[in-house]
Amino acid sequence: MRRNIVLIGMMGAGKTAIGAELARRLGRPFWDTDSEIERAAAMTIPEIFARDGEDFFRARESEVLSRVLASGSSIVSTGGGSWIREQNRQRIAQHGVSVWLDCDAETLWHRVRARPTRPLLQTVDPRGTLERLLAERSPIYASADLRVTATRADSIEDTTNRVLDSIAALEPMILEPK
Ligand SMILES: Nc1ncnc2c1ncn2[C@@H]1O[C@H](COP(=O)(O)OP(=O)(O)OP(=O)(O)O)[C@@H](O)[C@H]1O
Ligand SMILES: O=C(O)C1=C[C@@H](O)[C@@H](O)[C@H](O)C1
Ligand SMILES: [Mg+2]
Repeated sequence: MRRNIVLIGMMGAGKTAIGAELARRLGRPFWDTDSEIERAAAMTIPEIFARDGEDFFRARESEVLSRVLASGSSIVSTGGGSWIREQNRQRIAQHGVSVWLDCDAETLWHRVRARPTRPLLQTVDPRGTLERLLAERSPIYASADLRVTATRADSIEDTTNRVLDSIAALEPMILEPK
């Protein structure tokens, strides 16, 4: 049954923060695929990228995603690149509703620039890289079931309310207790 709620979108869009709040409000399990990958490997994401490379990370990401979706009615916060792989999109569509947290480049940059935890932004021009990734990925993120804008002006609470409202309008059964 498609009862998982899966948050997708760029790094810094708020997937982890909003996902944790959704899980708290709905009383459902919460999984963050980045954290699960780190836990299983006993390494940080930058360490995994540095030692084993991005392809290895993407393979682990697909495995973790399948595993957490199997639980059936969780809130799943994905990594920024998860939705880009077609096999992940299919798996998510089978097991849940996908919600794109759509965030502008200014907000994303404001949130991610302070933390060196995103290996894809370790370039000479990290802001330019972020903008390029956003432009490349947005048409793919747009194929999610739902799109909720999540910009700097919105609190975590506001954005969480809008995610819940949009799911209620599309598929209210997903929000019902088991
Ligand atoms: N709506 C919001 N209002 C205020 N702060 C927010 C909001 N959403 C996220 N934040 C803050 O922005 C930062 C980045 O958010 P978060 O880590 O949830 O992004 P993410 O989408 O999970 O990124 P990644 O793909 O890199 O894991 C965090 O410090 C978080 O608390
Ligand atoms: O946007 C991306 O491709 C990534 C985002 C993060 O959540 C991590 O999954 C990793 O840093 C890669
Ligand atoms: Mg996250």
